[in-house]
Amino acid sequence: MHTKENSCCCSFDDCKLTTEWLLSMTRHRPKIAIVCGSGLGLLAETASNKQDVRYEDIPNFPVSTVPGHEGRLVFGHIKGKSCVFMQGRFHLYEGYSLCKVTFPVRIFKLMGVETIIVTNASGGLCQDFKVGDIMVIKDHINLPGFAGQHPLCGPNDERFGIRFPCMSDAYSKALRKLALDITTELGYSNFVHEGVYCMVSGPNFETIAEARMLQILGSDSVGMSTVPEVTVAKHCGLRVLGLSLITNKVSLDYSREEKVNHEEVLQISKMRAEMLKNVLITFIARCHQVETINTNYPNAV
Ligand SMILES: O=P(O)(O)O[C@H]1O[C@H](CO)[C@@H](O)[C@H]1O
Ligand SMILES: Nc1nc2[nH]cnc2c(=O)[nH]1
Repeated sequence: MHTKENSCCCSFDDCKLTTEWLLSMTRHRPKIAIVCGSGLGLLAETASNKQDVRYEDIPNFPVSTVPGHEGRLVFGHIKGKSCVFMQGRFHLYEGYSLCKVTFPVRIFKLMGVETIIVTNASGGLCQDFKVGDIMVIKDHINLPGFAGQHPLCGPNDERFGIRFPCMSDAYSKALRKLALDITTELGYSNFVHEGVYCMVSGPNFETIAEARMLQILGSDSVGMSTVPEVTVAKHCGLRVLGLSLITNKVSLDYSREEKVNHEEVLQISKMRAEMLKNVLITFIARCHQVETINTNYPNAV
C-alpha cells in the first residue's frame, strides 16, 4: 500500500511515460483491453495483425512470475476492432503492490481504451456450478480491501478518477446482458451463470472453514485476482465485463477427497478457453452497440 509518506510507486507521470513508450512502439490504438486469466492466454490467438510486446521490455511494467501467465501484451484486431490482450496478469501474492498489479489498467485508459474485459480462473462455491462453467461476474467482494489492501488507498489523483468511486455498478449491466445474450445464441446457456466473485489474497487455496465462510458471505466463486483491476478500471471510467471460468469445485465438505492444485486449474482453463474465446469474439464485435453509463466518469481522465 502507498501512503502520503511512501508515495505511489506508479504516479501519473510513470503512467504517462509507459503509455508514450507503448504508443511509440505500436501503430495499434486499442479501444478494448482483455486481461487473460490463468491458462487463458490463448484467447489472444484469433487476433489478426498481431504485435507482441514483452512485459520485461516495457518501462515500469511488472513481469509475470506465475505459470500460465505468458507475460506479454498482444495488440491486434478482432472483427475489425482494435484490441490489446494482457497475456498474463499480476497478483498480490507475487509480492506486487496493488498499485503495480493494476498499473496496466491505467496505461490502457491513457492509451484510449474504453472497455476492459477481465477473465479469470476461479473455484466454484455455488452448488449449481460445474467444472468448466462460465460465470458472468455480476458483482464482487473485495476481501483484501476490507483489510486495507486496496489499489486506491493513498493520495487520490483526480486525473484518474474521484476519491470515493461508486462500485455498486462496477460490472456494466448492459454489457452483462450482451454477454448473456451471446452465450444463449451460441447454445451455451446450460453452462453459463451470473454470480458474485470473491477475491482472496492467496497464494494458498481455501481451507474448508474459509470456503464455508465465503459461501455464507454470498460468494459464488473465489479467486486471487480481478477485483483490484476492476476497481481501478471503474475508478478511471472504463466499462467493465468480467468472465470467470470455473476450473474446480471448492471443497465445502470434510469428507471430500479431491485436492485442488494449479496444474488442474490450468488444464481446465485450456480445455474451455475455446468456448470463452467464442463468447469474446462475438462480444468484441458487438459491444460498441451497447451504451453504458459510468457513474464515476465525469471526473475521469
Ligand atoms: O485469477 P487468475 O489470474 O485467473 O488465476 C487464478 O488461478 C491461480 C490459482 O490456480 C490464482 O492466481 C487464481 O487467481
Ligand atoms: N482462491 C482460489 N483461487 C482459485 N483459482 C482457481 N481456483 C481457485 C480456488 O479454488 N480458490
